[in-house]
This record gives sequence, structure tokens and C-alpha cells, in this order.
Amino acid sequence: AMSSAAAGDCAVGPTESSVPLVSFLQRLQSEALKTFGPKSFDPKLYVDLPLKQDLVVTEEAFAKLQRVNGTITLSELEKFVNSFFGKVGDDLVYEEPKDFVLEPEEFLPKVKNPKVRAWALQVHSIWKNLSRRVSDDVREWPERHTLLPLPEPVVIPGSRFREIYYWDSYWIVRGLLVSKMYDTAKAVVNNLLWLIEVYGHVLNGARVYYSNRSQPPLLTSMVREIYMKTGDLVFAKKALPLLIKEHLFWNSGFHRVVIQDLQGREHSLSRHYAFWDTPRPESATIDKESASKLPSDSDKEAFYRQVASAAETGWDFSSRWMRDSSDLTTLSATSIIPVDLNAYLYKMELDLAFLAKKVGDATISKNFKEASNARLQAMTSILWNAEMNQWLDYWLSSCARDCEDKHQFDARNQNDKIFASNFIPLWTWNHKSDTSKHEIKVENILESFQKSGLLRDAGISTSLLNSSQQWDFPNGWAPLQHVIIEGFANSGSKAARSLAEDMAVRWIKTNYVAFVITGAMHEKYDVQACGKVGGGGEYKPQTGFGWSNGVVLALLEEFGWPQDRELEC
Ligand SMILES: OC[C@H]1O[C@H](O[C@H]2O[C@H](CO)[C@@H](O)[C@H](O)[C@H]2O)[C@H](O)[C@@H](O)[C@@H]1O
Repeated sequence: AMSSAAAGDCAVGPTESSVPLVSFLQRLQSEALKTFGPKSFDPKLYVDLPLKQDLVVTEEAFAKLQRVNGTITLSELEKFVNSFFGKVGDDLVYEEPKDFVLEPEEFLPKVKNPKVRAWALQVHSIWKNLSRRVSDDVREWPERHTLLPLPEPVVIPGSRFREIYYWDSYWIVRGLLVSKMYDTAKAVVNNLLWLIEVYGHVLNGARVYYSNRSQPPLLTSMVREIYMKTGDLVFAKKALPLLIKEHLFWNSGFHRVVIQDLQGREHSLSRHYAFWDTPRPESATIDKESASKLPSDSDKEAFYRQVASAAETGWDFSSRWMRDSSDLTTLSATSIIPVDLNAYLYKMELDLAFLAKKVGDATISKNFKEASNARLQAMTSILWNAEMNQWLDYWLSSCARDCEDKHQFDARNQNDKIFASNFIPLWTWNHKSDTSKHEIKVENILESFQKSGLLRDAGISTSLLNSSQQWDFPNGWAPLQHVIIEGFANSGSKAARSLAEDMAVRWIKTNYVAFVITGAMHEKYDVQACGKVGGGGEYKPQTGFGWSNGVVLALLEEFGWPQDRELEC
């Protein structure tokens, strides 16, 4: 057994170098922690501060600040921050979305209950609060900002997440489509496409310090959803080459892993891998503290890579990526072939085949259909577990000499712990073609889900273990509810559709009750009781909140709400 992330976890690899502005802001961040103390300290705030003057001038003034016993005094630091920086968040200015109307035409036609309609309209109106555009200052002085100069208006998750995020955007787009805000949805996507143009992949978020990694890849899904609603072929055509570039990012280099099955067939699957081996700038003080017990610099570097790679999974953090669920330094995200990532990539391949066909490129379409077939085979051979009737993450047993080496399949390496992600492939599953070929039966998956213990009074839990990390029990997250509900709803089974509706009702009710109690939509909820908000993890729970709003609207659109159904729990 390996005790730390360093042991054979494929953690030595390419790294990006930090830009001078981020290195300086990180120094400011660690000084600020000394001066202000840990109470209510959010390290991200410091790397988001916009500079008023050039870095050299700011650094000179910083070096001259007075210290007492090695610590900058409170008044000195406050004065310095006020004089040399704009307010955090000033780099993204409020922008009224042009396609927002108070009550869109044909809004949620299946919602018959007036109280639910009224609340849905309130949720819809939150898009106005979450809409921004990059300030002129960022365009004029990009080197003074960690925010990237995105070309079009954005919609943010909310609170400390004051920039665009990759996978959050999928559910934001789904919600915007329900709100008939097609131009705003296209603008969100155009920004993400711009990131591919500039960096070769979609970044975790639109800050320069997020460029070392991506997040769960759902951009083709966004383009496809928008195309389905608008029929805009020009939009789809423009997106296609960049989406193909993104596919290559996830299927080459350190993201690609080859595994040979017991019949000797080779399968290519993907994993998460960040190009980073130092603390995450937005959480550097926390990462350094976590790494402090590791013995050597190389152990620390390996740990930092695992931390950043776990952030790429979107599940930061979770016992899912840890060898010992009580010890964060055992994070080993690069040693796992994740079920959800490969399900999203399977969908990416199907989406690319679909979009290519629409724009008239039969060869590209055929190539991606073949790629999707190959991934389906790979997922069935390596990740599917026929006894448990669910897909399981696969642990890579060694890194061998380098990460390009072939791995040999060993059934004991499937992780038999229950996570919500074990059921995500159902979302991308074609119940007409995929089931018959592989003897994977929706009814069996449904039974295994019902027995799993994941479904609680107020939604689907992320896992069964309370590790105090935020992507574990008892937290329920909107994106996971949505893909599992949609997976069962569209699975072709009546029983599965009925469970899906039941889960949608639980989720909508808990969001509503928490909204009434707190006046806000939340980033995560506690699935143990209706109206309870989530917790755990390294930052204070946030409100806003992009994906929660999007999922409520999307579920209401799909299932509606009868006149006589209560909204309270
Ligand atoms: O600042 C800590 C981490 O915060 C982000 O992760 C969380 O919020 C994101 C925005 O809602 C969400 O996409 C992610 O799933 C959450 O875990 C950020 O993405 C991390 O990179 C960052 O280190």
C-alpha cells in the first residue's frame, strides 16, 4: 500500500510556470494571513485583487512596508491594499443581459402551481445578478489582472466564484435556455471556445492561475443543447474545429491511458492530470499547510500535482481521490480512471459526430462515431462491474517507467466504493443501442442505485462516507442530481422515469425551502433533511448560485409541477 501521493502515482510530469503577477499576489496572500489571522481568511481574495499600477511599482511599495516581529502591521497592510489595488470583483462589471425579460414567453408551460411559477420566476431573475462583462481596465492593462480578457458577457456561479467556471457553465447554459436567453447562452460558450483558441483547452475558470488544468468537459454538450434550441448552424460550424481541438487535449499526452484487458485487447481511456506541482495560487496558504507534514520537496511537489488534478475533476475534494479518506496528502487523482470523465468524453464523441453531420462533414462524423464506439467498449471492459450493476472507477496500479506505458487490467483495481459518479454513464447511455449490445440492463442499474444508500430524503448524496470534504456525504450537488435524474428519466424504463421524477421533486423542494429560510440559492445542500444547506471543505459555503439555479429551472421544464402538489416538505 502506498502512503502518500508521491509513491508511484505518476506525479512527475510537465508543469506550467507561474506568471510574475500571481507569484507576487501569493506573497501578499501569505503576508495577509500572518497579519489578519486565519479567522474568515479567504486566500482566493488576494489572487483576485486587480492592480491599479504596474507590478514593479507595487512590488517596490510592498517591500517597504513596516513590519513588527516580521509581520506587516494591520494598518500598513490595509493602507497598502487600498492604495495599490482596486476592489476585488471590479474587474468584472455588472452587465444587464440584453435578452432578459421578467417573464419569458412560454416559460415553463408544464408548471401549473402558481407558487412554484412565482418562485421559478425569482430564480430566473437571478441571471441578472450573475451577469457580468470584463472591465475596460482588464483589456487595457491585462498584465495587471489575473482575470482573463474574455471577449463576451459572462454568467458567474456567484459569491467568491466571481469568474466563469467550466463545468458550472453547462448547467448555467441549461438554465439560460429555459429562460430563453439564447444570446447570453451563446456568449458563455463563445468565451469557453476563446479559451480553447488561446490555451488549447478550456480552463478550470477564467483566471490566469487556472490555466494549468481543465474541468469536466461539457462544452460539446453546451453547443449541442444550444443548437437543438436555436437551430443555429453557423454557431455550430464555428465551434466544431475548436471542439475537436479540445477532444485531442483529453485524448493525448498525460490525459490518455492505455489498458490491456484480459483478452489482450488494448483500450484507450482518459484521466485527470494538471500541469502544476506547486500550491494552487487561490488556496496556496491552505495547500502549504497541508503539505507541511510531507518529508521531502519531491513529496510536496507530487502532492501539489494531485491537489491541482483533483481540482480538475470538479470534485475538490473527495474521499474518491484519496487512498486514506482521513488524510488529504494521500490524494491520488492522477492514478484513477474516473467513470464520469469517460462518460462525458463518450458524450463528447457522440456530440462531435452529431455536430459534424449537421454541418455536412460526413468523414469527421464517422471518425467520432468510431471513437465513441471504442470508448463504449473500453468503459464496458474496464469500468463496468456486472455484479454491482454500476460503473466503477479504476485504480492504476503503477506508473511503470513513464506514463505512456500500457497498464494490464486487474479486476481487483476497480474501486467498489459507492459514489454518485458510478451512475453517471446512464446519462450518456443510448438505451436503444448500447444496452442490447452489452447486456447492461437499465432495470438492474435502477435496482443497484435504489440499494446503494445514495438516495436520501432531500436528494442524492455524493458518496456514503462523511470525510468532511465537500464532495462526500452528506452533500448533494446540483450537477450530480441533474445528470442522474436525466439519465434515469431518459433510460426507456417507466420505473426509472418515475424514480427520476421523485428525485427531482425532492431536490426542487429542498432548494425552495432553503431559499425561503435563507433568501438565497446555494452551491450545495445537505441531503439528509429538506431545506438544509451543505458544508465541509476548505471554503465557506457559497450562494448565488449558477448551477443550482440552472438545475431547478431544467427540472421544472422537464417534469413540470401539478397544481395540487405541495412545494413545502
Ligand atoms: O477555491 C477552491 C477551489 O474552488 C473551485 O471549486 C469549487 O467551485 C467551483 C465553482 O463552483 C466548482 O466548479 C468546483 O466543482 C468546486 O469544487 C475551483 O474550481 C477549484 O479549482 C478551486 O481550487
